[in-house]
Amino acid sequence: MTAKILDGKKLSKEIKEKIANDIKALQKSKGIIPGLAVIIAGDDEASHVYVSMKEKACESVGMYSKSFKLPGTITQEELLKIIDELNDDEKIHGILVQLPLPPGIDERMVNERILPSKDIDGFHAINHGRLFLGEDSLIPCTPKGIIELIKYTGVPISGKHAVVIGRSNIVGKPTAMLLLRENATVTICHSKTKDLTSHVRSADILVSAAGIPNLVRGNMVKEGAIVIDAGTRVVEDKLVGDVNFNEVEKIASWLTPVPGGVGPMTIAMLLQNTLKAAMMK
Ligand SMILES: Nc1nc(=O)c2c([nH]1)NC[C@@H]1CN(c3ccc(C(=O)N[C@@H](CCC(=O)O)C(=O)O)cc3)C=[N+]21
Repeated sequence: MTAKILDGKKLSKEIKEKIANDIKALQKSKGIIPGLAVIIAGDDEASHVYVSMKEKACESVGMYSKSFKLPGTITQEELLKIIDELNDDEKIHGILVQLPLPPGIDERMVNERILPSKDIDGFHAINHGRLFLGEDSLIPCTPKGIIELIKYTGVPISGKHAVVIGRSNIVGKPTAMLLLRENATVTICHSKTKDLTSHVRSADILVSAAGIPNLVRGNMVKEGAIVIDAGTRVVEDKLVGDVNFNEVEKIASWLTPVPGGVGPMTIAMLLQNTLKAAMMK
């Protein structure tokens, strides 16, 4: 079997076109232009690249965006004050604080300060909790994008065995919760898992979000599985995922590339969440 490529770039383009239309309609009917504020602190080069990608994406769909590029020496107090102002700003419907934050700043405290209704990353405890309860909420962008990719294959999720590698609060855990909501039987594997291969081998749907290049080899994957590679690591100036693409391509039915898979979907979902937040007003 040769896997079909699950093209996140193409799907994200389709989604962005729909968002652009919905924004026009929202502007016409209610006079609202969705607005996203992005806060970045420090001068990490990769983080700045991501932020400029987000700015461009906003522009491409007709969304308002405002960036705050702050020095790495900013205090937690100052950062919280900016969030308070954005919480009160009528033009802003979504607030994103780019992670990681400089040392000494409490990430949880910062995320909890964003109004849950403007938390388009879905990182506030209220939104995590609503996801856990199966209630309507703002869902973290990467997990949401992963589910969209799986649904795009047309293969039903219900009743399948889904294995998620990684248990971070921003990818692994919410992805597992979303798969459960879709009626998959879900296994979460992590760094303390004994015999990773035995779990992975039985996965109809495999999502790897470990950040370990070459973690998933061809001989670990079940014939015909859907494989989503949510790993991102820069190796010799190149972006690489967790999956050995050439090996797994021969075994899986569908496979996401890196780059061009989960990454572009994350940005499309960020726009979708901001639109949703603007529509909830
Ligand atoms: N509060 C917060 N929210 C985030 O959503 C968030 C964050 N902090 N911190 C950093 C990570 C990283 N992230 C990516 C988004 C898009 C691509 C993406 O589009 N990547 C392209 C290519 C990029 C390249 O070539 O370098 C791709 O995979 O094809 C990657 C990574 C969002 N993050």
